[in-house]
Amino acid sequence: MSAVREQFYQDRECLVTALSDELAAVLEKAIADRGEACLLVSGGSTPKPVYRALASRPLDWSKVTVALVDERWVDADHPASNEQFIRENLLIEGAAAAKFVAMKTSAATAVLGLPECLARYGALPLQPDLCVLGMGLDGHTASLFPHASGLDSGLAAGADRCVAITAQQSEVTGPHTERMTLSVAAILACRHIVLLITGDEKLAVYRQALSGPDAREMPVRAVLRQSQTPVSVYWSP
Ligand SMILES: O=C(O)[C@H](O)[C@@H](O)[C@H](O)[C@H](O)COP(=O)(O)O
Repeated sequence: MSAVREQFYQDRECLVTALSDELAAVLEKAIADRGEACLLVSGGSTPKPVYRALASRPLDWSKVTVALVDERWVDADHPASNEQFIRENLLIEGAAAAKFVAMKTSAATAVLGLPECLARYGALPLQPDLCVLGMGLDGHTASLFPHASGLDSGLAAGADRCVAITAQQSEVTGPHTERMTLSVAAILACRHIVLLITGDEKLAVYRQALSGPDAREMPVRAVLRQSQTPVSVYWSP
């Protein structure tokens, strides 16, 4: 039985409003219930309007910790950096008061950076409140890319929170094949997952992912074909 709830909208504006409303409501309730909230965020480009809308919501952002779902192993001032993307599009306005946990360390490679990254992520709550994921046309999510080196570790039950991945270069990965990513175990440990996709091509990939079992072929399946954690799939044309 799948834990997927589909939230499909007629256009991007409706999707952005609905999703930023839901994210704000979940964070607000977490703060009310537990005095703090933890939001795990993906990079890419699709989430940009959602993050910018969320940043202006009147939350007690000083009680929110924001951490990356994944990172290209580039410096924080590199145009491809997810950290830079989050600092420019989410940690603005009121949300600038949030605590931010980055993945990139000073280590030369993701594998060498893993111990420090695990120490940072080990300080996060056992059950982060929200995890915002995207999906590529190859069926990857986070930086769990099909047939990547390190993917089996990322998919394994009971895996560490963070995994170093080397993806096979493709149109989807671009030149940034060395990554750090949350494992599936870390993603499913969250209280609620949001998968944000747009366009007809990704809708077709999403449906293909729902219809097959092999997560090595389409890692997003590890998130969609499970019943442990609720997943809201937000989509618009
Ligand atoms: O580092 C990254 O690129 C992201 O974390 C990645 O997993 C992203 O979510 C997908 O590639 C979808 O990206 P878009 O939503 O921008 O298409």
